[in-house]
Amino acid sequence: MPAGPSDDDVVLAARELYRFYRAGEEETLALRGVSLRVRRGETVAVVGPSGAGKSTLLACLAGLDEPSGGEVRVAGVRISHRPETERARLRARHVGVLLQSHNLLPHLTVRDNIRLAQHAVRGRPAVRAAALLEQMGLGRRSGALPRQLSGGELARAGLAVALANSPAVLLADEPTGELDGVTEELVLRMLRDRAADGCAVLIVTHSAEAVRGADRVITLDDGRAREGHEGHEGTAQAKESSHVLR
Ligand SMILES: Nc1ncnc2c1ncn2[C@@H]1O[C@H](COP(=O)(O)OP(=O)(O)OP(=O)(O)O)[C@@H](O)[C@H]1O
Repeated sequence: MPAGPSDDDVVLAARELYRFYRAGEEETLALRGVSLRVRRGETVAVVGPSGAGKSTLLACLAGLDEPSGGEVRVAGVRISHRPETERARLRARHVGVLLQSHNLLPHLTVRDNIRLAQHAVRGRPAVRAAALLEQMGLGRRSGALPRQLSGGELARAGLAVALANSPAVLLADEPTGELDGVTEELVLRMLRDRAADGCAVLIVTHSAEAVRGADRVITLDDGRAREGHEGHEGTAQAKESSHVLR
């Protein structure tokens, strides 16, 4: 692929990702050659029907799962096809991950969950836990355990943890999943602010609001990706995944 002038800005790149699952007799090809690139400051929404491979893609991008084929690079470094401990180290340094399970350790307070996420990042000024919690509207809940939080508070605490290491790449699975309108707007504003600061943001979402706010939309269907989204850029402009690279 020719090197464009802005290729230096690509901080998340996936090339020809395949993910094959075998469960007993059953075999599933959850990803069938997905390629994508996300630049600094860009927000990409990934949409698609249930079972399309969205969570699998996110896990592979985050280095939480290994693709069966293809490669993932984060901040210029290959994160795929490495031992789990190395992937965890690279993730702690470069990637913020927000999962539907909210990535909070149950026995630690919200404040300590943030400090733990920051622990892996030495030699880089960390956002102050108190400031992050204040931004999330959680200033008064910093000493609470996850089980003492409401659903909306949990979602915001999870996002605070994902952002704690000032990541170059933020990956979020349904960050506004079950939130009320006000909390959804707060979370989307936080994501916009991070992108404005230069973070590359990729979210799996069903939220029309989140899709509207994205710079680009990628639709996954049966393990294949195409650029665009019905009702957003229109299927007429949809392109198969190898062209999603851009
Ligand atoms: N651990 C696993 N073992 C076997 N098959 C799996 C596993 N995880 C996912 N799959 C299968 O891979 C396919 C993609 O699943 P995935 O969870 O990535 O889809 P999704 O788009 O995130 O769906 P949803 O929107 O319902 O969460 C599905 O057919 C699913 O059944």
